[in-house]
Order: sequence, then C-alpha cells, then structure tokens
Amino acid sequence: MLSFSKPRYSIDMTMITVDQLGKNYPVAIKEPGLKGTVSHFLRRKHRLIKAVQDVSFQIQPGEIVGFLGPNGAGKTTTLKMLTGLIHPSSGQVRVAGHTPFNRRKPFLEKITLVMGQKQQLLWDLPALDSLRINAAVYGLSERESQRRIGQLTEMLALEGKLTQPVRKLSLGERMKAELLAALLHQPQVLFLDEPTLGLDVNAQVGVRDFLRDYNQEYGATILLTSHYMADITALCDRVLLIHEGQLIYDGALDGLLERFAPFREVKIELEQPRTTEQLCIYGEVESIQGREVRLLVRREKLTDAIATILSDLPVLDLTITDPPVEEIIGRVFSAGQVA
Ligand SMILES: Nc1ncnc2c1ncn2[C@@H]1O[C@H](COP(=O)(O)OP(=O)(O)OP(=O)(O)O)[C@@H](O)[C@H]1O
Repeated sequence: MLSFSKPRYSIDMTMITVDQLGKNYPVAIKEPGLKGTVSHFLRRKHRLIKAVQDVSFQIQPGEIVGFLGPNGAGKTTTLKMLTGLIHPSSGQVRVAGHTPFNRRKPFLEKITLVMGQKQQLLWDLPALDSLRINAAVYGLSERESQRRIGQLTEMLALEGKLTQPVRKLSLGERMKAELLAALLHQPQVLFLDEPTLGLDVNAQVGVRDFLRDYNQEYGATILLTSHYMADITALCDRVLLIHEGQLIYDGALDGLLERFAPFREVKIELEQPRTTEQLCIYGEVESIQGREVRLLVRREKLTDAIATILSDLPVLDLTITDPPVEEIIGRVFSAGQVA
C-alpha cells in the first residue's frame, strides 16, 4: 500500500469550472505571389479562427472525464487555457481555486499537463537526473523525492529503467517516465493530452491501468483526451464532446451510446437457412450467409425480439453486440450536434 500524503481539498469543492469560455486566434491572410507579399508587408489583414466558443462545464474532485473531438475541434486549445498557457478571449476558468492564466506557484503545484507528443525528460540523460531537477524545482527534500520516485516507479513498473538514458527506453517506458516526471509534485489535477499516442496495445493498457490506480489512490481529478476509444471506455464514465469549438455533449458515456446507437446487433446461427422475408419480422436483416444471420434490433424491442426468435426459430447460437464505440462517436460528430 502506498503511503505518501494524499492531496487535501474540500470534497464538495468544484475542481474545474469553465464558464462561457472562448478563444479566437488571429491569423494573417496573405494573397499568393509577389503582389500579395508586398501588400501583406505593408498592410496586414487578419481573420479570426474561433477555436473555442462559449464552452461551459464543471468537473468535481476525483472525476475522470474524457474530452473527445475530431482533429481541430478545440481540445488542446481548451487544455492550454485550463493550464494557463494561453489567455482566453472570453469567459472564465477556475481550476483548483485558481485563475490559471496568472500561473502562480500555488496553482502550478496543483496541476500537471502531459502532452503525448511532447517530452520534458532530457533525451541523453537518465530519467533519474531530470527527476532530480524537477524535485529541486518543487523544493522537495532528498528523502521525500526518493520516496515519491520509489512509489511511482513501482506503480508504473519502471524498476531499473530510470538509470538508462531516456533515448534507450521504449516508447511505452518513455511515456511512463514522462508521467512519473509530471506527477512527482503530486498534482491534484491532471490534464492529459493523448497520453497513449503511438503506444502499442500493451503499453496503452499499462498507462491506462496506472492512471486508474493513481486516480483511486490519490483522488486526483483527470481530464483526458485520446483518439483511442479504449482509453475512454476503460477510464471515463463521463465524456465531453467538442465539435468545431463548441461543446455538443456533456454526460455519461453510456447515455451517449444509448442515444446514438439505438440498435443492437443480433447474430444468430440457425439449424436451417431462412429467407429475408421470414426473418424481417424480428428486426432489420443486415446479412444472411447460409445459416448465419445478422439482424439489427432496436434496444427497446430487444427482449421481446429475442424471446420470439428463440421460440419461433431453430436457433443453435445467438450473440448480441453493440456497434463499435468509434463508429457511434463518428456518427455523433458527422451529425455535428446532439439532438
Ligand atoms: N496558435 C494557433 N494559431 C492559429 N490557429 C490555431 C492555433 N492553435 C490552434 N489553432 C486552430 O484552432 C483550432 C483548434 O485547434 P486545437 O489544436 O485546439 O484542436 P484539437 O481538438 O486539439 O485537435 P487535434 O485533435 O488535431 O490535436 C484548429 O482549427 C487549429 O487550426
């Protein structure tokens, strides 16, 4: 059992409050050719990209929330505003009782930002050397930093890896070492932007398991973006969906799936083949291949349909599945909004 002190905060305090948040990026417009270059130099024209528009949500201490959206939807921009790296164009943000943009020390001590595609560990040095620098920056005593490094090393299964130059670690080990560095100061709030990017399936599972353990052990609040739906389904009960800078869904992952996947797929193996005409009374016939049939049945009719199928037909085997989560989320984004 791990023993280092748990973060202290009031249990009913909202950890993250985002109120009508917006961010516009001015982008210079340049016409092609020499004429365009000259007029661009003399009189610059700009247009505004509305990267984030009117986004509001709250996150309670200890929640793990998935932040989903297609490329360019505004996820990283939102995370940058929540961590104080960029200033909002409009709206308010409070994280752990602080206004992020002030980037005061007490705020920075409470948060961490991990970006899957960026690294803070020095490439040619053993991770341990970078960790010692981090410990000094956060004013940790030698004893305390050794204790924390030992505990996190165990949780991340990184024994023996921290003394090797970072460049010699596998991608998965490097990501875990990055997480260790990002968590050494024991932040209460973790902002994770694609923490499993590019990792193989085993390494993804390792990072995912660690994040779940860390959340349970320390009650940390986690806001996580990932293109891997397995990360989201394994870790997050709640998801935020952002599309073209606007929040289009905030709620339970299950609720989203129910709303956007009204059908379930019923796969049946029959003793003798049947025709579409004979089967369409039970649901929408997706395919018939010999004795194997696939039907789409509405969720609310599923129980009745299964009972009728089992009593009417010579069934050898029957399985019920949901469409893949990726497909459902893709459907939501192509619709553009949650009705
Ligand atoms: N510094 C910047 N200057 C101008 N436009 C920007 C800047 N940063 C982001 N954008 C634009 O803002 C929009 C949102 O970008 P953002 O990086 O927040 O999206 P994202 O959801 O994180 O995407 P991805 O999943 O691809 O990382 C995009 O249209 C992007 O091109």
